Amino acid sequence: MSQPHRPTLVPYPGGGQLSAAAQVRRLVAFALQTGLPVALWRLPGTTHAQLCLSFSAEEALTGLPPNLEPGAPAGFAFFPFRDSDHNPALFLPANVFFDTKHAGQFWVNKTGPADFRLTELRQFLQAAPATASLLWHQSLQPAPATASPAEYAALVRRGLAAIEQGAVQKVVSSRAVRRNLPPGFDALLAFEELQARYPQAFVSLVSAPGAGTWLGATPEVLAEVTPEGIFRTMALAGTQPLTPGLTPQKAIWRQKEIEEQALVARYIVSCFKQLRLREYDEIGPRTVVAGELLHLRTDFAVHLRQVPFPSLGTDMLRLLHPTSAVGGMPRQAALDFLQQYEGYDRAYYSGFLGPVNLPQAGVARLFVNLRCMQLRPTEAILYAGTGLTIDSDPEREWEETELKLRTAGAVLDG
Ligand SMILES: C=C(O[C@H]1C=CC=C(C(=O)O)[C@@H]1O)C(=O)O
Repeated sequence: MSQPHRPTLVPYPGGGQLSAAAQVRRLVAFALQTGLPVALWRLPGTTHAQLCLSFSAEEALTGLPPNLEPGAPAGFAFFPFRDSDHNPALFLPANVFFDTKHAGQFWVNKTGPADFRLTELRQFLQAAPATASLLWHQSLQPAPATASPAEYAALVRRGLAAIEQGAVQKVVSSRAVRRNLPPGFDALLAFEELQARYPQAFVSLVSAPGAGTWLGATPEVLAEVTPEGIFRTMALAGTQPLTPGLTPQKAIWRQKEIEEQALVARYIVSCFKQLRLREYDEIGPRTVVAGELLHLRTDFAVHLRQVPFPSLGTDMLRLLHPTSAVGGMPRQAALDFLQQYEGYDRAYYSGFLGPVNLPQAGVARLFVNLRCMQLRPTEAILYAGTGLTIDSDPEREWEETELKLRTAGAVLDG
């Protein structure tokens, strides 16, 4: 079990001469060379990246969704869409926490048996060559099957038939795409590029034994507890391209998208009801920009200082994942449909990820892992899905996945 967060600030060995990016690169190089998991992320609306490194790959294996309460362990959650031996649920204990805003130092959390790693890390950072090549962790799973337009249309038609038969109201079908990495591709530079392109996204780069290496820029909050003591979640669904001249104020939505998003919002309300919580704020739906796309979004907030419900974040997380924005409604029927017909392993796409009690206790930022890719030695696997409702058209749904694939795929364009 990971320890609670009692961090000590230590100077970065030899850090004075190095840029923040070079300091990140060395910390990542250490993790990769020693077989340890590492996560890098940039929160929406901020300009500094943060890093969490664990001193034990085994300790990162966790069966249960993370506890979001202030006394719970600090670390980085990385959960698959569906928990399995192939795609283990991970919680990376924050043995080292680094923030590019405070370069030149990092926080260390006492680790017990793995304490020797700190000495190793110090020695490595002191001596590391500036241009160490990075051998990112690889998933042991084969590359997933990719659907042709005809195969994807057949999946969509199956989904529509399931909706017509009343087995589901909504199901979110998805597919994977394989793309070669451009020559000289550098995941850390791609992580920086995503930050620059999508200032309002949660940008992440996670590399862990067993899970492989994942890069993405997601617009969707799953569960947040802010420093001000506010629990937040959102219902995000409905997609249209942000074409030149279009603004969120001018966007017009079809009944299909309105209904698709309303189902997600209703599901969130039903979770609050299940917890017998009535005091929540609901704003929306509003049109929001996510990269080159527009979505419909309803924001939900609960003021935890006014509604004393210390386990709300933890409880909601367990009820929300996987949300109807990535699975469907009713939840179990939609998940069963996907298991049977989707035809590939989503792995960590449409799972969730983010820091918990990091950097400070009582703050958690978990996002749905959308607009992401899995990095392999010579190729990237990209993923995208679309919510199907009774009015869906197979060709349009294919086009929509193409648009979504462009968000993360932009860093492969060379
Ligand atoms: C499933 C994805 O997006 C979800 C989030 C926003 C809009 C969606 C939609 O319009 O279908 C999806 O529910 C994805 O990006 O792969």
